[in-house]
Amino acid sequence: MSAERFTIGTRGSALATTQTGNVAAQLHEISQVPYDTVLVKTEGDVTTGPLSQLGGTGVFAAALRQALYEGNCDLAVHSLKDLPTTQPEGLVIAATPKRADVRDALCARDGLFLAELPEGATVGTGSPRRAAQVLAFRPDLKIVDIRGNVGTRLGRVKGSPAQKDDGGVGRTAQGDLDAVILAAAGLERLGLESHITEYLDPEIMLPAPGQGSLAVEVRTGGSGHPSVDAALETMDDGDTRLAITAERALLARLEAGCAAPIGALATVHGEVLVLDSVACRPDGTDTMRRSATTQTLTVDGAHALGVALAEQLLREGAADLAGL
Ligand SMILES: NCc1[nH]cc(CCC(=O)O)c1CC(=O)O
Repeated sequence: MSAERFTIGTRGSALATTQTGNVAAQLHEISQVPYDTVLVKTEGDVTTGPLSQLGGTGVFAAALRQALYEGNCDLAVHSLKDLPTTQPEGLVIAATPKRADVRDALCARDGLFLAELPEGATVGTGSPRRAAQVLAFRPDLKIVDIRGNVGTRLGRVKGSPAQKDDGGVGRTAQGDLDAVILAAAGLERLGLESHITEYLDPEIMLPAPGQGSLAVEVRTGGSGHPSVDAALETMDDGDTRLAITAERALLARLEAGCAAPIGALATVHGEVLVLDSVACRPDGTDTMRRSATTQTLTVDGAHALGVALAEQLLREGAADLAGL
């Protein structure tokens, strides 16, 4: 059995390969089992339309899950916020490693903060959630729909040094925007945090459900490698699991996906799980912020918290407001 190896699937983007590489290295460190990385192309990587029109959620995750089903890999690492809330039959999230920074980050020209951007400045984001919350805080700003990987999006900022190491892929001109908004976690994982000019306070910008968290998925029954399964248990972080369970239960009960103008953030404070949420009118002219807490610090308790807060939002008109 000295030839035992595990295989781990990844999308091809820099963020995906970095995240997968980190998880694989940790699993190897704990289990001592060597591994091979399997590159999987996904629809989300080859389609170029605006992200919010790509036909629902899960375009990034589907091909990776298919590879897992078919046995082309034993594990898959997902950004949890890109993962649909319905768990497919036959697959389980075996570990949610300790969550990174949950916040959104402003990457602006000339070191500017959100409040300092000149009137009418352009802010690039493909996320209705980010767009609505930016407009709620600064109705004068102009949102520009952008997509692409993290490096490409950073390169859209005027004078951004990221243009130099962009490799020229699809970009020749100078940056054309005053700022873009990206997840702090992704920037930090790629070593690009020097581009951040402001970590946006969740009071102004609630992150996407699951933002900053990874999910390591396996087939029901495990990875096929007992010592890797044991390593996954070691890697799983209880507080992260509670938080993402509450956030995703809220999103699921709202029947919304990652393209909806919905933000949610759960945090464990001592004996209490706090869930903050926001539903926005996409143009930012109205937002509904609601919070709830539970002292039942179990996965079922976290799930019930998310469902209850979603039902409160729905009773108060969140579906109409957010266009769900
Ligand atoms: N939708 C793309 C995506 N999926 C996960 C991250 C960042 C890392 C994370 O939130 O875990 C990003 C980029 C971004 O939103 O800036």
